[in-house]
Amino acid sequence: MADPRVVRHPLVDVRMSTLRDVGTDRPSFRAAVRELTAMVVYEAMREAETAPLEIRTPVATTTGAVLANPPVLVPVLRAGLGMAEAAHAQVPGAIMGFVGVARDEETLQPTPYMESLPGSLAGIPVFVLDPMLATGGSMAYTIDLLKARGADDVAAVCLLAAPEGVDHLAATHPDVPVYTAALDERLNEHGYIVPGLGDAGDRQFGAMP
Ligand SMILES: O=P(O)(O)OC[C@H]1O[C@H](OP(=O)(O)OP(=O)(O)O)[C@H](O)[C@@H]1O
Ligand SMILES: O=c1cc[nH]c(=O)[nH]1
Ligand SMILES: [Mg+2]
Repeated sequence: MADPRVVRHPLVDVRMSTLRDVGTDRPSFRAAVRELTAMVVYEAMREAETAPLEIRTPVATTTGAVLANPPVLVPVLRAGLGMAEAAHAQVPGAIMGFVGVARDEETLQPTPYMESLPGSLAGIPVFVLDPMLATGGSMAYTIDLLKARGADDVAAVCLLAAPEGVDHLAATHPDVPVYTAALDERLNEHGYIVPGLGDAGDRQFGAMP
């Protein structure tokens, strides 16, 4: 399997348990999504370049830092929407784009229904926000859209990944690193991550009628 960057921390494990627990209610699930997103984005930004900035403290002047090239944030609707606010809080100046993709539950193929993205993404880091990397089809499709706009520095920011999705992404977009809060065992016959957490969109926003 390709090498995803799994964030290892006790606070991550505790929140991941909240997501996995079938008894977690929707507000608590959404809160854990936000908290985990902050932690994974923090890790994904570890190598981000900063530029020096002269600042004045109440005592003296000193050299501070600003992000040299903040990432564009692209949540994948619906489930990625729950990550958007927390990621934006980490990088308040970030531009945000949006992609809507629903997986066909029979074929497991991504079915796009919306896209709102900056026209050119060349030279700009892009973080794709989607809590679930299962077969990897939705993420690979989203990255295709971004690369069609010139994106050359894309990272997948997830909360839970399956080995199958990590491998699919490594095969289709080998230049794209995967950051995740956990890596699970496998997919089941319905394409759900095992042990997983169920449907991340439904658990945040309710099941579609
Ligand atoms: O890796 P894949 O096999 O493509 O599966 C992962 C996709 O499935 C979920 O979305 P879903 O299609 O359930 O849409 P939703 O967010 O509207 O619930 C999830 O948020 C990913 O986008
Ligand atoms: O386990 C899974 C797989 C795809 N999408 C989800 O929301 N959960
Ligand atoms: Mg869903």
